[in-house]
Amino acid sequence: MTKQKPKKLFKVASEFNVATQSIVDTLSENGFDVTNRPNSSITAEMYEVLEGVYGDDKEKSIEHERAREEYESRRNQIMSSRNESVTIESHLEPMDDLPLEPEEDSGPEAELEPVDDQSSDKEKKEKEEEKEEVTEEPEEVTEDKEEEEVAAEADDEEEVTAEVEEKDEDEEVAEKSEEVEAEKEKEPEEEQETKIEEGSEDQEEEEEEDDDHDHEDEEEYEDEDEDEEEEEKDEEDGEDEEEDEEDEDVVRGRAGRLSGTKVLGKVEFSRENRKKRKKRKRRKDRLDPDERSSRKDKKKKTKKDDDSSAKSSKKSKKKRSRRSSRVDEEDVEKKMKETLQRIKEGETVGSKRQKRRKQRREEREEERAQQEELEELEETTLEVTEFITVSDLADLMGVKSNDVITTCMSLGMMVSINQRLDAATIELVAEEYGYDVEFVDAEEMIEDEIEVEEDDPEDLEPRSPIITVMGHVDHGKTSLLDYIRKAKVAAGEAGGITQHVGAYEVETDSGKKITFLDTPGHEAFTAMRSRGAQATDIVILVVAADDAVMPQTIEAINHSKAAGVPMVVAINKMDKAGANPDKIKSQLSEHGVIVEEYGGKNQVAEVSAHTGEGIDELLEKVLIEAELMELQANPDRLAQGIVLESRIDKGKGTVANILIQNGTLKVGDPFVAGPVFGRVRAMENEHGERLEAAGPSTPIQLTGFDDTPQAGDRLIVPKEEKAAKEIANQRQQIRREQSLRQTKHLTLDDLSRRMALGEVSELNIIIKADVDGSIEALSGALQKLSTEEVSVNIIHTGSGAITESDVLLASASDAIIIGFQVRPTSTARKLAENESIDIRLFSVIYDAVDEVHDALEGMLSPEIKEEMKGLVTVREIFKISRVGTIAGCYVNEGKINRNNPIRIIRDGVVIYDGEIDTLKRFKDDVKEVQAGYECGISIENFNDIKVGDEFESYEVVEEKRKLEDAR
Ligand SMILES: Nc1nc2c(ncn2[C@@H]2O[C@H](COP(=O)(O)OP(=O)(O)OP(=O)(O)O)[C@@H](O)[C@H]2O)c(=O)[nH]1
Repeated sequence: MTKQKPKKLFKVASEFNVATQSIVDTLSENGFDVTNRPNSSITAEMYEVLEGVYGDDKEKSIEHERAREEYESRRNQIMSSRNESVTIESHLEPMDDLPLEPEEDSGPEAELEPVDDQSSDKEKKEKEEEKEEVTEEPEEVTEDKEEEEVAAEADDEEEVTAEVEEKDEDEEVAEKSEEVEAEKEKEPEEEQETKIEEGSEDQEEEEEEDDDHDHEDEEEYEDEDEDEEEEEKDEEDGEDEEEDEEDEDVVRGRAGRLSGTKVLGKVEFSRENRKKRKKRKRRKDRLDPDERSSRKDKKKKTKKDDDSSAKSSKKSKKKRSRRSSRVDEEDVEKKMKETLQRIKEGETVGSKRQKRRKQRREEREEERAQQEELEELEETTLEVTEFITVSDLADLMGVKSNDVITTCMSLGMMVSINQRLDAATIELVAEEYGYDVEFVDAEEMIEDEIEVEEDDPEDLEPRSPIITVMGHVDHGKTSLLDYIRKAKVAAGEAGGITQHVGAYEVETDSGKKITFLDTPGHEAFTAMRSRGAQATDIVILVVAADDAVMPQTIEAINHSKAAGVPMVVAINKMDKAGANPDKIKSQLSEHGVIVEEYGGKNQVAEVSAHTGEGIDELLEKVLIEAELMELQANPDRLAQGIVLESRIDKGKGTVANILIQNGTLKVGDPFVAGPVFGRVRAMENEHGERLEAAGPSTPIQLTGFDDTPQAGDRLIVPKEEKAAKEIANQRQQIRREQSLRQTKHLTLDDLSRRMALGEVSELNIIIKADVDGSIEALSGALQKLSTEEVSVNIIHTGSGAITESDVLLASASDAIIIGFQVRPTSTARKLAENESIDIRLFSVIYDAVDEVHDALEGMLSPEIKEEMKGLVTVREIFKISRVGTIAGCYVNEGKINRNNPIRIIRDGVVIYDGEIDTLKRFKDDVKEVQAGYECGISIENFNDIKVGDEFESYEVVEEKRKLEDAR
């Protein structure tokens, strides 16, 4: 230390992780006078003193730093490895080529043995096999030898057996004593644990299976004839076991494993697996708590000792759990054949008996191994939703929240009890406790709770199609709906339509019914879809014959394509002089809507909403399309529907317009609509008539809600009212949880994370650009980026500003919006903020391509972000000679700073990107101007400013992408 050069105060402070003032104080207490300046010198003597005082802190700080670094690197590792490891499917892949891990086959004793990294797999296997044979199945070696001997000298079977048995007994004793020696050499603690384990294991065997193999086999050596009896006994025991299982199964059924939202179990098990799961639980129940915890400890120990071996053992566990059903069937068949053979031959000879014994033992072993594997697998796998809180995670692992907090701290993270953890952290913490994690989707879990029975095809009846009318502004959507309503409803129904129920039914001349949703336009259609609901079966695309395919026509096409809903084209205004349906048809084909006469599959009708010409034909075509779709429903089941609209009525309480999609809703039925519980008080149709029951495709006005549901919420009638209430509660909880998750939709930043979670396999992109040329270039380049995991899917393109409709489509299709040289309108920007839609704006095509490419590869870091700082509108122009053009502006949003770069936007399209030359308030040059004030701006090297232009002031910030960003 004394040889050291003087150090700077600030460096020493950071080294010891204390404030500079503390250093100064400590030094002055020890007779050194140092001023509190960062560059003050700290001599070697002073340093020595400090080391005496803060040495411990320094070590702690280094340790902490090391822990933090380790944590970071492990997190990164997890993130990079998760692409392959997360999906449930990947766990279930058959892996027959993998050797079985000896750890799996060995008894609990073997688990105690920490896996030796150094020793080869073979050695490990041998060691563990040896151990198992001696401690659990003492005559296992004997059996193998017997088999060899017997095969070699099949003629003298009885003699050979006697000899072998004698020999084996000797061997057994020898091996046992060897084992005892080995045990003695072990750590006393471990030895003790082993004994406890052995004891409890034996006890368990005896209790549960009476004369089970270990015990039984010893007797077999004494008197072979007892075999027969034992076999009978075994069979009886087997029966008892089955009975036990059945009894316990009933109890478990009541236990309701998925109650509450915290335990998020949702792995699909086949029936076969379910049975095994029950069996496994039974075993688990049998273990006393101490043993269970000691097992857990052991697992933890093994896991920590050798991570990679744990991983491969996990794989083989999975392999075996899959294989087990096959093995069962094969074994049963094999055994049956052999039993028949035995009966035929009336066998008494020792070799056969031995074989039989061996098989029986093997069978038990196999079963036991399966049970243990499944038990372990279940015990060590947590099924969680992402972003669960620290306390929830602790509950799931059966540890104290404080322990989890401490673990997080040791990993270099400070967390609070209610903090929500991201996927990587959950995995890390769980790993510390010896658990694997499977992420499940909260919504999926809820769907699982509602048992929606599959309809028997025999019960299905045709239902009427549900139609939405879409098209460009003024092409005649409303007129068409009005005409249909008047002509087809008013005429048929006394009183016509008296109230708005969100939809209405019409009857065609052929006597068939069609249900029209009475809000035309793709906004309503997509808004509904963005809430996860799809009410429409077929879209009628209205295009005015005297006009052309317009931007909203294209949007409507893209929206229905994105939803996978077929379109029937109505070429409207055929009564008009300039009607040119052929032009429309050919323009439509350019956008992928190819009418039948052009060899496509879209039906087309030429109509006039004024004269009614062609409307019957249109409705018939809709019905043909519906027939092709084979729309069916089962009226004899509990109802399912969708909320079209809801409102609060002073007299009636909450009133909602519902479209029944399947089953029949009856007065008095309990139901759940989204997170709202209710009971059908009254139902009315569009004619104001009271209904006692409403079948498929019927629109109704419904009262009887506890609260107000949202449009797009699904209405379901469960079997029991209690279930409806529970589901409503759970959904409320889930909604709350989801509202806490800030990212509702996909963003480029969290793409790789969501890919890993299996949530994304398609990256939907909407492209808006200044000109068609850029759209083509950009969409071509982006489409080429598709990878094995994620295909890039361009769902909509268009020129001009990013509109609300684009944001709605993005929301409905979980898409991101890429804007090239365009900007969102202010309403679109706000909607995007509310809906958490990722809008990325670019000025260079390659930047856009690079960013999407990096996102797909999970390498989005560091991130260079543009932050919009202010928006101003040009109100007046002043041309001043020699100075140039000065724009008289009004700051609409944020503030405008002279030093920030600026973009000029005209009609939603960026026309110039540059710097501010002067920024003035009245005559004074100012640095910045706040929203709500006027100012004068001139732009460097740009004079073509026009009234109505917008200036966008922005700042480029570089952000290091953190895992926490994944939110
Ligand atoms: N001649 C003629 N005019 C029509 C026909 N259909 C609609 N129109 C006229 O076209 C104009 C626009 O019709 P709307 O039904 O309001 O069009 P829309 O598509 O619903 O328009 P938005 O609700 O604004 O999106 C109205 O003046 C209608 O009278 C038609 O078949 N023939």
